[in-house]
Parts: sequence; C-alpha cells; structure tokens
Amino acid sequence: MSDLRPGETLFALHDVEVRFGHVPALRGATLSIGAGERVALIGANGSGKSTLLRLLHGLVPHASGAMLQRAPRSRQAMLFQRPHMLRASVATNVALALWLRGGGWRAARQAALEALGRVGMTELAARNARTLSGGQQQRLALARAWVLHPEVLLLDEPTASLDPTAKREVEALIAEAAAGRTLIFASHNLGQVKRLATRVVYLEQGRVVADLPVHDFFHGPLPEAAHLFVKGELA
Ligand SMILES: Nc1ncnc2c1ncn2[C@@H]1O[C@H](COP(=O)(O)OP(=O)(O)OP(=O)(O)O)[C@@H](O)[C@H]1O
Repeated sequence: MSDLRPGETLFALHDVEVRFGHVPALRGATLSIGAGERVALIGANGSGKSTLLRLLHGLVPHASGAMLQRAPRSRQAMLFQRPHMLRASVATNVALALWLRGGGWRAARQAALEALGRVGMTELAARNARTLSGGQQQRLALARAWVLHPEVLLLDEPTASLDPTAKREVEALIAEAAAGRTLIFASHNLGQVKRLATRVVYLEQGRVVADLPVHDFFHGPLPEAAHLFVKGELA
C-alpha cells in the first residue's frame, strides 16, 4: 500500500516554532516520524497537539526551524474532531473528496459506495450528511479518508465527542484503516492511546517534553509534569 519502506523518515522537524500572532503554539519542536509508526500526541488543552497535526498536514506554516516532509500532501488525510459535512448526500460527501483529486465522477461514486460499505454505512448513502449523528459523521469522515488511500492518517481527537459505543466502533475502524499506514493522532483518552499507539509524544505549552515507546511512557519514569498528567487522566 505504501511506497515508503517501513521506518523510512516521513517527517523530520528540527527546532520548529509555530505562532499565532504573539501566541507560540509550538516551541522548539524536534522530532521525526517514520513510515508505519503509530504516534499518539497527548497533553493538556492548548499544549499544541492540533497545531502539530495541522503543521504536518500543511495547514499552518512554521515561523522558524526546519521541517522535512517525505509523503506528498496528496497522500495524507486528516480527520477533525467535528468533521465538516457538505450539504449533500453521504455518498456525495465521500465521492467529492476523490473527484476533487481528479478522475471521473462515476468511478468516484463507485469508490465512495465501497468505502461506505467498509464503515458500515451503505444504508445511509442517500441521507443528507448534515442529519447524521456525531458517530455517523465520524465514520463518514473515515470513509472520506479511506477513498483517498492515504499513506498517512492524521486524526485530531477523532472520538472525543462520541458516546462509548460509537467510540469503540470508530476506534475499531481507525485500527483497521491504520493497517499498513502511518497513524498520527491526538487523544485525551489514554486507554485509546494504549490500544492504538506504538509511541507517545507528550506536549506541554508547545514543547515536546517526552517522546517514548508506548510501554515506556506508561511504565517507565517520566518528567514530573507528564507523570502528573497521566496520573490525573487515569484517576
Ligand atoms: N487559530 C488560532 N489563533 C490563535 N491562537 C491559536 C489558534 N489555534 C491555536 N491557538 C493557540 O495555540 C495554542 C495551542 O493550541 P492547540 O489547539 O494546538 O492545542 P491542543 O493541544 O490541540 O488543545 P486541545 O486539547 O484543547 O484541543 C493554544 O494556546 C491556542 O490557544
């Protein structure tokens, strides 16, 4: 599925800073991510998780530092906590994502229906997407990403606003969609981090404070702030 060798560097950030006006959202961020990794971004509200995802997806520029990106943006897909739905049918919402990349409408629609089948939404294909529940919208967003066959999936708290059943369903789909791809996701759900990630990057006030394999993050010594955060989240 991927043209990149497992482990080959996809993103390399060196001393990167992102600012919104006077607000530094990322400060001195240095990290590299290889093909096939499953990286969880965690940290308190405002610590820079979304900003890092947006930077990797080319949605915000960096003010200083260096960033190398190997996968073409066209091979990346990003899911947001509250995905944007066009005022159109579920099938059209998915087909448009593919059609916008070029190719015929008929093929795009066919691929959209297949992707909707993968996320269990065949029966909702004709529904107005804006009338879907949060969980259904998130599944649609996954189908929309799926049709693009991305190498890299970037997810910003994809299950944060869902009920426990929808959370489980969407998480299972994410695990399936991530097979053979690189997954980078922000989450406040540490159980989900343990289930989906192989590596944890902990951010604090825009800085990368810990960057560890998932087992070491949850079982090894941590910087004090990260330790308190994990204890608090698990309490
Ligand atoms: N568009 C923006 N304009 C101004 N400031 C912003 C903007 N986006 C983010 N910020 C600021 O950048 C910092 C990092 O925000 P970011 O959304 O990346 O954090 P986060 O870790 O994703 O938070 P949360 O867990 O609440 O989603 C915060 O101080 C935030 O207020």
